[in-house]
Amino acid sequence: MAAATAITPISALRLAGDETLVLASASPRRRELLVRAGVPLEIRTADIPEAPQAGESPEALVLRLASAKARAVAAAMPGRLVLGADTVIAFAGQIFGKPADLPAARAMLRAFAGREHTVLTGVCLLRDCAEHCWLARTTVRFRALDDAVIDGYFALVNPLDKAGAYGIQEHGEMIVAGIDGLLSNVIGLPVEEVLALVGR
Ligand SMILES: Cc1cn([C@H]2C[C@H](O)[C@@H](COP(=O)(O)OP(=O)(O)OP(=O)(O)O)O2)c(=O)[nH]c1=O
Repeated sequence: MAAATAITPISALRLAGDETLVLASASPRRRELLVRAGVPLEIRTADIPEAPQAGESPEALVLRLASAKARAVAAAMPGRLVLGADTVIAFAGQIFGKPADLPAARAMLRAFAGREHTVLTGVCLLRDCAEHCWLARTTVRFRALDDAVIDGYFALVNPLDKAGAYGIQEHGEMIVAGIDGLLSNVIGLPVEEVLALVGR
């Protein structure tokens, strides 16, 4: 006889009428996306090291980190619905997270200039033993950028707390030519997909 497969009852991942979601993220962008969508939430963060493991794909990385963030917080909050997420950029076979400093940020935007990259967000919803994780993917096309534009952009936007050293929601028109996929995913959370799952 085949071994029984655990199937996540998706109903466990819906928010009850008066329930508050636990957001396992310090990202002000994720909080803002959920609050604007009318999701009541509280924030509990976990300090999870974000370095990729040897040979890890960007897809595997964001799913692993989203799950680790959600699990670390859920461990102390039995019965609660917890959301974890992680966003990176995949470009030219490399993973781009948050830049270490301004020169690294400048190098990222120079690399992306005039080309396309992929923004990947792993998202995990977790309640006790029920867990559902998925991946959102958006293609972003950058304008051709010279150093004057990049420096002008950094004069307006702090790149250091953002994957890929840019925020599409902050003066994105200076650097972005177009996208295919969800804008919310680029900002850090595919909120439309979260709403469908939690029933809001
Ligand atoms: C590409 C891009 C990323 N970002 C942000 C979203 C995320 O906050 C951040 C990616 O870093 P993450 O490590 O995914 O998230 P975080 O460190 O901000 O929060 P936590 O680890 O506590 O969950 O980059 C933008 O705000 N705009 C953009 O256009």
